[in-house]
Amino acid sequence: MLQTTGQDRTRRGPGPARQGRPSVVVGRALVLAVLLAQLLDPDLVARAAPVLAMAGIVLGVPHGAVDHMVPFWTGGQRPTARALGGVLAGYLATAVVAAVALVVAPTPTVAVFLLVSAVHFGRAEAVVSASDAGRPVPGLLQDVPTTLAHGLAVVGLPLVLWPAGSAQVLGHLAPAWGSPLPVPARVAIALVLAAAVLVAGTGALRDGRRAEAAELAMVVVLFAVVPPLAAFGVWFAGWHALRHTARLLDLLRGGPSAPGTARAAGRFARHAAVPTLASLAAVLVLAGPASSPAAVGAALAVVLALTFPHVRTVTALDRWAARRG
Ligand SMILES: CC1=C(/C=C/C(C)=C/C=C/C(C)=C/C=O)C(C)(C)CCC1
Ligand SMILES: [Fe+2]
Repeated sequence: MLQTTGQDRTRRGPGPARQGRPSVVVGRALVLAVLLAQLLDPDLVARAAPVLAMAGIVLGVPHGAVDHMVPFWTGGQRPTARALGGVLAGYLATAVVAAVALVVAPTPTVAVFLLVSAVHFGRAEAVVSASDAGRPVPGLLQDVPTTLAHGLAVVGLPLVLWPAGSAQVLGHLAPAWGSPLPVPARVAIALVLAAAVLVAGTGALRDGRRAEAAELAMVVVLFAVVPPLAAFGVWFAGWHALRHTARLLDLLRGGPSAPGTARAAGRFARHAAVPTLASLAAVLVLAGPASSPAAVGAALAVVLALTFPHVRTVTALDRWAARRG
């Protein structure tokens, strides 16, 4: 019952546009809504930022909560207790190494976390856009401008344009990150981001991928004008997590136009339930029920530990999808 090896969206040719996909529509609508709120009542958005960040983290966690099943869904191997135990042990070991690294060497660990996150977020956009449009899934070194543009917009813009607010949160992970980045580093990030946005945006427009160019513009504007915790909360749950979940549901039901969404969602929820609860319990223990920048920092420590095995899983999924594409 668990060994679906469904065909990924990579398999179909230029098929139904992604425009109507709920995961895409909801993400765009949420980003536009928070941009509108920022325009109408910036104080409200600023006050709501820690709550939005906590809500975003809580709602975004389940997108990685079936990571332990992904190797079986792509590999066709039956998830026997032994095989599942092996995958889980590898996953947890990676998370524990990351958590220990955070305690032992917080400054470089946060730097690596930010870099890995930028690549993960950017790659997710490059991969999902390509497969939604029926293009082959790009390899790790392909469509680099799109990866850089999206990844640096999400992770870099807060550091560049919102240095104090970002430092306030990241300082809870590593004291050295509690001071804003030095100006030369901020300028360097801004220049790379600007070049990547220019190349990725004009490339998309030249190829007639207007929606992708517009989405990039939306993400850049979101992280440029909305306080980082609010922007990140909305984007993480409403954009990144939703799109990844939609991709996994396609995988489970054997393609984007295959029937059985409800059944696939049920299976997803069944497999995600225990890991989600365990992660959220860890967030609650570390962060407490409050929604302050300190609580967000504590919740981020859990996210950091889980990010490394999550990224390993998604990288393997991308490689599998690229081979099939
Ligand atoms: C830079 C920066 C942030 C970065 C958060 C990151 C990088 C989260 C990564 C999560 C991942 C990779 C989840 C898995 O899918 C904050 C704290 C939001 C706001 C302050 C500045
Ligand atoms: Fe992710």
